[in-house]
Amino acid sequence: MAVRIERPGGGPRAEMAESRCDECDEEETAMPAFGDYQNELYFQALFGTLPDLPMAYAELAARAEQALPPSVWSYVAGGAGDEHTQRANVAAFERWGLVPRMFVGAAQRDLSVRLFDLDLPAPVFLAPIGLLGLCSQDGHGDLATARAAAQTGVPMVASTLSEDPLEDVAGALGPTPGLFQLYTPTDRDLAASLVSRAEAAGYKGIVVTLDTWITGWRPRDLASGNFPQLRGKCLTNYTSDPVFRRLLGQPPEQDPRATVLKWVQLFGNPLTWDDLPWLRSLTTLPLVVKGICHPDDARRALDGGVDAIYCSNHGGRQANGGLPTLDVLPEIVAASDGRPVLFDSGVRSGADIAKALAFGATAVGIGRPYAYGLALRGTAGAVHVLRSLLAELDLIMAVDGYPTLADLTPDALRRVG
Ligand SMILES: Cc1cc2nc3c(=O)[nH]c(=O)nc-3n(C[C@H](O)[C@H](O)[C@H](O)COP(=O)(O)O)c2cc1C
Ligand SMILES: O=C(O)C(=O)c1ccccc1
Repeated sequence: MAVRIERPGGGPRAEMAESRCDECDEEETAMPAFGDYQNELYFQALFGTLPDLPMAYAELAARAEQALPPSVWSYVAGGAGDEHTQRANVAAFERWGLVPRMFVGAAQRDLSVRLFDLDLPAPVFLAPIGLLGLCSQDGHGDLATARAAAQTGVPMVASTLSEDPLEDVAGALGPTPGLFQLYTPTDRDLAASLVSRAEAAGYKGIVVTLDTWITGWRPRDLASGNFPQLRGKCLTNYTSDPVFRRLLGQPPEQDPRATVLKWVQLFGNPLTWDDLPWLRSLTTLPLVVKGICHPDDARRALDGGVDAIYCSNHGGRQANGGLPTLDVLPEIVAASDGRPVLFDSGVRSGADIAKALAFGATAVGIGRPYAYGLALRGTAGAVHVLRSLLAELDLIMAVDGYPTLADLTPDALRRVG
């Protein structure tokens, strides 16, 4: 399987990575281990170059805050209510510890995973983030993120809310898989149009977000009167859509205010279980539902023909006072009975990824951290964030003696204290 991470620029592990695989018949270049990013950084430092991007999450966030306009920072970093749930998402990971195992000889790790019919290099994906256009300096954060996905092989879930049209984002992904995240509009024809465009563009699945048909109570944004969509930001997938344009009845640029008001009218559909057969009928692609945090909802969605559950509380942006997503993950995994479970909310490190995997997540979504990387240095910043997270995950699996994802089970975890 091809991993499109650039080769480490030197060091013993890099040379090993290029040697011929003794056990293979065919001439094959061994994949560089994700942990080789560490060698790359140390060796660059040896030759005088220190990383100009942050190595620790706290510094990443602090520098992104400085780099972004205050309104964009508060939109991205902020959450619902007093942000208790947002903080709890992160804190939940600290209540669990991985138990190291010795004499395992985890010299080689295998992080690859199969999701639907996709072979992924690692159990990690880019969670959908609307407003990426605002996070990058050139306004094309969606394309910049897709390029980061292309360079790392980490799949991207592309948001409905983007500055760059979904077709261009798909193009920038190259062979790296993308899934399209749908905010289901109130108009069924518009929903069908967005999904058929995503299919035509080559997306490999549709992720329907269920927890955001209405905006949660967000004090930071309310205090500054800041809701970028109402200023016409990141509505390109709507304004480029033939059904949206028909419903609008005039070219979107003719009256930007009318365009935004039409978007407000169409944006959020409070779906019920009765809508699930219709949603399922929209596509033959794998269908994923995002925002599931109760095992009964997981079971019912899977019974209704959904292919995967996406356990998330939207990073605490929607409803304050909720449980951290990590705490509900084991029940969701049990209810999903072997079907894939995607997970996000609060993932800040490779250790966090390992813990979510040990609880049974099939793949783990990175949210705010890559948006911060993007804010600092576009594609290169997002690549750095992804490579750092994957390197840490790989090295934890090495040090702790869990060489494959199958080894990471709930047995690997103990409650702290
Ligand atoms: C600025 C921002 C915009 C987001 N936009 C979307 C979106 O368009 N669609 C969606 O399903 N989720 C969206 N999310 C939620 C993420 O997909 C993910 O669930 C969340 O970021 C996970 O929490 P974390 O970033 O704290 O780890 C957004 C999150 C942020 C921070
Ligand atoms: O900001 C978000 O998290 C988000 O996804 C969103 C999108 C549209 C309306 C409200 C929130």
